[in-house]
Amino acid sequence: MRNLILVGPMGAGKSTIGRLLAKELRLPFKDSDKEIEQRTGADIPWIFDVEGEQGFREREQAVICSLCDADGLVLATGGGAVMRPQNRQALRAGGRVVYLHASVEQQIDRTARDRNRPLLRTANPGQVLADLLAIRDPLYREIADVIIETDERPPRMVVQEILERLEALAPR
Ligand SMILES: Nc1ncnc2c1ncn2[C@@H]1O[C@H](COP(=O)(O)OP(=O)(O)OP(=O)(O)O)[C@@H](O)[C@H]1O
Ligand SMILES: O=C(O)C1=C[C@@H](O)[C@@H](O)[C@H](O)C1
Ligand SMILES: [Mg+2]
Repeated sequence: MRNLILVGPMGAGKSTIGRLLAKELRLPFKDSDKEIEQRTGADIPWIFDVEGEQGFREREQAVICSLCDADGLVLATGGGAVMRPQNRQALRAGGRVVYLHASVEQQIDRTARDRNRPLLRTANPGQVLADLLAIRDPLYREIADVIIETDERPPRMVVQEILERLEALAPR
């Protein structure tokens, strides 16, 4: 195994589960959104406001490609990291890819209290989440080694299922 990479939509729990998984496996944890913020010296809403989504995606691609080059990381990605084919290629080559799935209803619940997601600063965030999932679900599936349902499951249970499913995989 190279890295263990979590993909999925906003509110699927990539950052939460990734941190727990890294602790369990005693591996370093990286979150591509946090890495973008650190390298930029600004938070994600600021990057969207000043540089636009395109500017953010450029930064995201640089970070995804460099983190996927590492070894032995647990990596939580941003929800839109699968949009660029170059990123999908880097993620696929970077290790085992786990798609954390969440229904739109659960995504709405889990993102409602947080103002840190610029794409959800709209009158109808539920519609945005539904539209994004329709576009991105096939892309998450395209690169996933395993798909894990997170609806109505506490983070600890999700972590256990990831570990079991990864153990059962044949080597690539
Ligand atoms: N399995 C779960 N059950 C209940 N709540 C969860 C679960 N996973 C995550 N959460 C909660 O949902 C919220 C969003 O989780 P998190 O930030 O980990 O999502 P994310 O996939 O990293 O989203 P983003 O793509 O925006 O970075 C957090 O408040 C977290 O505590
Ligand atoms: O789904 C998305 O496009 C995003 C998800 C977040 O993780 C951040 O990467 C950013 O808010 C954009
Ligand atoms: Mg996250």
